Amino acid sequence: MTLTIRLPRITILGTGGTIAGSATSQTQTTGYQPGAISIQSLIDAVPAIAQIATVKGEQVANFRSTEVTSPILLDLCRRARAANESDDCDGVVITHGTDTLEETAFFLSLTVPWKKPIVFVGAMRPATAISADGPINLLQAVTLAASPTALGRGPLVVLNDRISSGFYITKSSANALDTFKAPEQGHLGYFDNSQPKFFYSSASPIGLHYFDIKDTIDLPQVDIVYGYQGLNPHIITEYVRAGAKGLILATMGNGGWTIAGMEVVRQVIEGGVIVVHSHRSQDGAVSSSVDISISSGLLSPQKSRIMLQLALSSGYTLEQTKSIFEI
Ligand SMILES: NC(=O)C[C@H](N)C(=O)O
Repeated sequence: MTLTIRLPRITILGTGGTIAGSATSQTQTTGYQPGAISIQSLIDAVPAIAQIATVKGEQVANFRSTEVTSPILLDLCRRARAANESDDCDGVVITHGTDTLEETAFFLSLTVPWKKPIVFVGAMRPATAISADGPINLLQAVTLAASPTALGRGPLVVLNDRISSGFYITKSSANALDTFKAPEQGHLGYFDNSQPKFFYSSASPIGLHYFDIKDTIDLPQVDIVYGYQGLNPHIITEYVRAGAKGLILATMGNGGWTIAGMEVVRQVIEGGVIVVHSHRSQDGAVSSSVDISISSGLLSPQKSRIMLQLALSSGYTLEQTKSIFEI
């Protein structure tokens, strides 16, 4: 009697980025076109994937990750939720540009129940480069999405032989291959001979908040204002005039903003805009506040922005919003 073993079925959602990038020569590693190669061509370039899983590629977009918008995030969320519910899919891989991968991974961490594996993967060298990192990253991402060890861990990120948390990860270098880091929380695991190994059993981050956004079609505008010496205090009013319903301040240190700037912040808060104090330093937290603004805790400005968009779109009050940031 022959026993047929069914391979795990993995859906690969292609969104572009350097992993799908094409340059004019093998040595060109900057100034190339990101999002030039189709998801099917990326899959076909790694025949070893067929030994691990039965994969289905879906082209969601094909561009540099700077072009990701709220409707695209919502589309990815719908597709990932559908995979979670489907009997025909065991896991999802999302190919993504690294520039804003941390935002999409954080968004899905808050909006898709932590059930089947969702694995983000990117590359730092275009597909046409000598020693392109995309093919092995893609192979490892599919291997991880097909592995029961990835179950219940929420969105994960694979790059440079590392497995990281989609909730905590950040891009630390504009150029280096080992760009994804979570200096304070660390990596979750690594690949040994392309097999995933975890350091810890599954756990969810303290403060993980789930938003049910099934019927949402767009998210409100939230902008980030960067703090620096000599800050123009009125820039904030311009953001509000341009439609911002919420603002994230990338503050100096632990909540630092200029005295003149704080005057304007108070005025926009009184006008109904929700303001979150985050930090421009990569690590650390902004401590809980006692006044009418909100502190981001550990969350970076770009992640705070996503969380505030979700809170606003869910109709949270100021107190509810404060409670999900200030845990
Ligand atoms: N390494 C990358 O993927 C960067 C690329 N520019 C992007 O789409 O984000």
